[in-house]
Amino acid sequence: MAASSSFFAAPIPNAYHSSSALQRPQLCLFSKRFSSVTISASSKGDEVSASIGFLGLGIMGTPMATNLLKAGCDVTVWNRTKSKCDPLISLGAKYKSTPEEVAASCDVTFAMLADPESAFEVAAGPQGAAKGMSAVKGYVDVSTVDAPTSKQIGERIKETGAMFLEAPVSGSKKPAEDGTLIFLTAGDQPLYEKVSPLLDIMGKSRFYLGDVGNGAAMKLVVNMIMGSMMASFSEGLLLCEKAGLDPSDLVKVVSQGAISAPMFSMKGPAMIQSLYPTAFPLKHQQKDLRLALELAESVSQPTPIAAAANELYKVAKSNGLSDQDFSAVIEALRSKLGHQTE
Ligand SMILES: NC(=O)C1=CN([C@@H]2O[C@H](COP(=O)(O)OP(=O)(O)OC[C@H]3O[C@@H](n4cnc5c(N)ncnc54)[C@H](OP(=O)(O)O)[C@@H]3O)[C@@H](O)[C@H]2O)C=CC1
Ligand SMILES: O=CCCC(=O)O
Repeated sequence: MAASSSFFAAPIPNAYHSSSALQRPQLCLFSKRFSSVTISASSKGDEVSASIGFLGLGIMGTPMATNLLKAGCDVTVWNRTKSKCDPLISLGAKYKSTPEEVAASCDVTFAMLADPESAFEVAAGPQGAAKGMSAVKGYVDVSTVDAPTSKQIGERIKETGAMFLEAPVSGSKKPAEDGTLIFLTAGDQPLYEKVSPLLDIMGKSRFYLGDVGNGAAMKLVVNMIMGSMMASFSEGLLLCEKAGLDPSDLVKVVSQGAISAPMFSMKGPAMIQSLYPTAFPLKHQQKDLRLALELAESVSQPTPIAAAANELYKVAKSNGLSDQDFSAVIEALRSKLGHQTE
């Protein structure tokens, strides 16, 4: 093999890898050994371009697939609501009408679905990707799901002889657009090695965490912390107002101290104006808190703060805020819950 063989068999010296724009692959190239359905020879000898499937074109899937296309990858897309495929098709993506057909026509298929139910259905349902998988193919689920669901998806994929990687992401709409996501991967290490150049197109760093379930669990822990932080920040903004302080000053003060977080600086000014342009839908944050609490229950870890935050997001959902950004959780304190506790 030429240069690509080291890519295929590259060892993983550390669990953590980061990439800069300069280090990123300029072309979407894979080893021939990865694919039995290789498409076109490239100018780099033995390397050939691989075909990549992308299932789920929501807030995250659309920019991620777009970045693969812009990097020169051969991308085939599917989404339940077909119209969301149109912008990708206009950029050069191919389209198939079922996940099964996408998986059958691609070397590696990514999935970015809403929740455990949709991730399982798209992977293993009647027209799911598993039906189109076979040995030498790979399936990479980048959705945020619980570890048991990820393991079930992995089992269905691996029954076909294909490889499976879970790779949920930290980072929201803007990092997805900028190609600066953080991948939390686990599962088949050879597949991790093969898709690393693709992860580096879509992200700025990647962690390989071992067995399937570890990536899902890490993602839920991160989002559990995030959901609690946002709930606490919301209380702080409203307490400022009630105490006669300017909440804009709170945003500035927090930004300069030990509890500074990009999330507070980016979302605080809009929250003060009651504006919640959706980057991370509130319904998904509540889903992640629910799944994190299930994880905590399964290992008997007390998580009272996350449990309280979860209740707040549930109130926000019942107030019709599911599709707003998760920062709209502040409205649960402004309205219903606030009145209940007065
Ligand atoms: N937004 C964010 O900041 C981040 C989100 N995530 C996670 O990534 C995943 C996707 O998030 P995001 O893109 O924001 O979510 P969206 O709600 O924007 O997109 C959800 C996607 O799932 C599809 N879908 C939902 N239900 C079904 C179903 N029953 N069958 C088939 N497809 C279905 C939707 O299809 P359709 O278009 O037809 O509705 C859409 O493609 C979630 O797991 C989320 O928790 C992770 C990191 C950041
Ligand atoms: O799952 C969503 C994560 C959002 C973020 O990391 O900013």
